[in-house]
Amino acid sequence: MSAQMNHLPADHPVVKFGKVGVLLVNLGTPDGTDYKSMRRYLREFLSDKRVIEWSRLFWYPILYGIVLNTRPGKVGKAYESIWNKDLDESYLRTYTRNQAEKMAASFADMPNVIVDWAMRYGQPSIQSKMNELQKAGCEKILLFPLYPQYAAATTATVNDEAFRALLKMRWQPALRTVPQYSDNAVYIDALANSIEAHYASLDWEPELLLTSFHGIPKSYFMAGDPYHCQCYKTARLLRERLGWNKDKLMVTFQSRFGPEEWLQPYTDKTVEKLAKDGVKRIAIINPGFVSDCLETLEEIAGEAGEIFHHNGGEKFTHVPCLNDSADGMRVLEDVVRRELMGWV
Ligand SMILES: C=CC1=C(C)c2cc3[nH]c(cc4nc(cc5[nH]c(cc1n2)c(C)c5CCC(=O)O)C(CCC(=O)O)=C4C)c(C)c3C=C
Ligand SMILES: [Fe+2]
Ligand SMILES: [Fe+2]
Repeated sequence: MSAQMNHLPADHPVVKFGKVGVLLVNLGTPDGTDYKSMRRYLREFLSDKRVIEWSRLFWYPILYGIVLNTRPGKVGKAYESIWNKDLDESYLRTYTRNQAEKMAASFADMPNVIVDWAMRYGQPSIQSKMNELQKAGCEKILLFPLYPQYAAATTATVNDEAFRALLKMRWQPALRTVPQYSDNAVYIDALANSIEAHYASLDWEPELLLTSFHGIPKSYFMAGDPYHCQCYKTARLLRERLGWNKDKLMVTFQSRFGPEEWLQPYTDKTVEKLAKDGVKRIAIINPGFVSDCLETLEEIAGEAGEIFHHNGGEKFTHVPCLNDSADGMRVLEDVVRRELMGWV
């Protein structure tokens, strides 16, 4: 319809409106495994005040003087061992994109809903996707930080970045953030199914399952971060859903970084001790990771397995993350459909 027929001024800007955006956001990923890409990624990540809370005066000399000179090479090699060579990208990127595409297909009957994905660090950035969604006519955006358990270092920094994008917009969309879903029944069920299916595929039975969550410094927990409690809640509900005794499932925390004390018990130390104590067969699952990534594929499936075997363990297996499996998608879609209520 022309502007004149609408009694609008002839120079009225063309605007798109009436859409609802859903933006899935995971942690991030380097563009490549080379030194420069790794350094760029780690610099952005480790400059985030939500991740490293130390005073910048203390941290930046360490970050720029030591960490960004030594870590890119070391971590680049680790990434190389788990790189998705077919697509020349990390699996975290592959899975996150697949999740967005599958979710978009599940909303095919709602043409007003646009589903997209972004990364907190690296590309595609949250800012670029928020701008795209707004330009595509999204007056409302549901922001989904892909972390079942809330931590300031993960969930809050995604939210911060999205609200920073709004700062620069004249016509701001309404922004809704997805809360933690550590006790969501569909999520617990999907984890339990994945364990049962994985165990059924083995010709041996694990004596013990470690549910290994990414750690945070203990000081963040003492300052009020609810992450620890939500990890334990997920693990308890999972154990109850499986109908297991307390001695069959144990919570541990992995991926320590820096000299501070982190949440305990540590995954690597626990695996070592179990093997030394004579436990022969274990499994590890990473319920806090929506998608497999460096921390699950290299650190757990790879390194933790080596530690176990090296110290006398015999059988070790890693239960994959839910990724873009049918059960994994059911979880993400259940959360999104609930959080979209009143908007669609
Ligand atoms: C799932 C929850 C996560 C929490 C909580 C978390 C806290 C946290 N992480 C670091 C430091 C690093 N994490 C790194 C990788 C990484 N972390 C998560 C998730 C959580 N982190 C994921 C999914 C990944 C993998 C990303 C990928 O590209 O595959 C890294 C980079 C690797 C390395 O250099 O070792 C660092 C560093 C801190 C300090 C922290 C809490 C304060
Ligand atoms: Fe991390
Ligand atoms: Fe707690």
